[in-house]
Parts: sequence; C-alpha cells; structure tokens
Amino acid sequence: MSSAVEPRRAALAKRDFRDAMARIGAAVHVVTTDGPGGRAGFTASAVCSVSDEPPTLLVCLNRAASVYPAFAANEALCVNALGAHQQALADLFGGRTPMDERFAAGRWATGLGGAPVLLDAAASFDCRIAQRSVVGTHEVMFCAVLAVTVGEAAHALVYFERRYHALPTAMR
Ligand SMILES: NC(=O)C1=CN([C@@H]2O[C@H](COP(=O)(O)OP(=O)(O)OC[C@H]3O[C@@H](n4cnc5c(N)ncnc54)[C@H](O)[C@@H]3O)[C@@H](O)[C@H]2O)C=CC1
Ligand SMILES: Cc1cc2nc3c(=O)[nH]c(=O)nc-3n(C[C@H](O)[C@H](O)[C@H](O)COP(=O)(O)O)c2cc1C
Repeated sequence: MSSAVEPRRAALAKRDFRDAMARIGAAVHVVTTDGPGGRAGFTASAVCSVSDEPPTLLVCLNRAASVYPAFAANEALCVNALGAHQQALADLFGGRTPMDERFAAGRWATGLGGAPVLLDAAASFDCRIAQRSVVGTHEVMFCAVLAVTVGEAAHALVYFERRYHALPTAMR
C-alpha cells in the first residue's frame, strides 16, 4: 500500500491576504504614547476589545514602524477612536510626517500615565501596556484600560477597501 505524502500547500501570498483584509471595514484610531521613549502616535485599524474584566484592548504595531522604539520603551498608551471629521488626523498619523506636525494638528489632554488623549475623539481609552507578544512582523500590545472618555455622537470613521468612509448614526 502506498502512502503518498500530500504535497505542501504553497504559502498564502501576502498580496492575497491584504486584498482579503481590504474587504473588511475597520474603525480607525490614533494610538499615542509618551514617556522615557518620547511622544509618538500612529494610525491603527488593528485594535480590538479583548476583555471587560479587567477592561483590556489589544493593539498591533509593526516593529518596522518609526514609532516602534517609543512604544517599546513606554508603558503609557492611549487608543483614540476617530470620528469622520478627523480623517485629516488619520492621514497625518499614517506615516511619513514628523511627529511634531502630527500632534500640532490635534488638541490633546494628558492621560493618567502621561499618554496624549485626543480631545473630540469618538472615544478615548487611556491605558497602560500590561503585556506584549511578538507575532510575525508585529508586536501585539495588551492594554489595561484605566479611564475612558466618550465624545459627542458623531459619524464614525471607517477604513474599507483602502479608503476612508463616514458611517452615519442609525436612523430612528
Ligand atoms: N495592521 C497593519 O499593520 C496595517 C497596516 N497598514 C499599512 O498602511 C499602508 C496602506 O495600507 P492599505 O492602503 O490599506 O493597503 P494594503 O494593501 O497595504 O493593506 C490592505 C489591508 O491589509 C491589512 N494589512 C496591511 N498591511 C498589513 C500588515 N503589515 N500586517 C497586517 N495586516 C496588514 C490591513 O487590514 C489593510 O487594510 C500600508 O503600508 C499598510 O501596510 C494599513 C492597515 C493596517
Ligand atoms: C488606515 C490605516 C490603518 C493602519 N493600521 C495600522 C495598524 O493597525 N498597525 C500598524 O502597525 N500600522 C498601521 N498603519 C500604518 C501606520 O499608521 C504607519 O506605519 C505608522 O504611522 C508609522 O509610519 P512611519 O514609520 O512612516 O512613521 C495603518 C495605516 C493606515 C493608513
């Protein structure tokens, strides 16, 4: 009896993975930090609620990003979910802009651990990075939520098919 070994399936192409991910609508955030590693922030769609006891979010950050050393050195982190009126901030924090210019475009308060909290965000989660895990190109930061701020009801900013969209509040 022959026991032919199934040929290994070729690794999924990065392009195919990204094309499929582009079909998933995601909320847009500006994730900020400050501390011994300096002030930094980047645009993120890879943010997820993990647990409400204790309240925990996760944020995935590419270790090749210019902001990575700051997030690696700091404990304070704030997840700011953007409203549709804040697309310009998403563009600025999406890369290639000097850090001072990114922060000059918004108005900020200071969170409990020192992270910049965006005024007028749809919602802000002031956090301490509690745990880190490296997966492939990214570091997954598990963030203990210390305080939240909820903004005025606004249209949400959604990233879908490589473009920004405004998601209106539901009709009553
Ligand atoms: N999770 C991440 O690290 C994300 C990174 N980006 C970066 O922003 C830039 C523009 O992206 P797009 O215009 O959406 O076109 P794209 O083709 O680079 O990305 C399409 C989708 O694939 C996913 N993706 C992209 N890069 C990824 C990465 N390195 N790791 C895991 N998932 C990734 C995201 O869901 C993204 O919306 C690119 O440089 C991209 O790498 C964008 C979205 C998420
Ligand atoms: C809509 C959007 C979502 C993004 N989401 C993520 C993310 O979840 N994680 C990540 O590491 N980078 C993400 N990026 C890319 C970072 O924002 C970008 O790499 C970061 O600003 C650092 O760029 P720099 O290295 O030029 O400073 C996203 C970019 C865009 C435009």
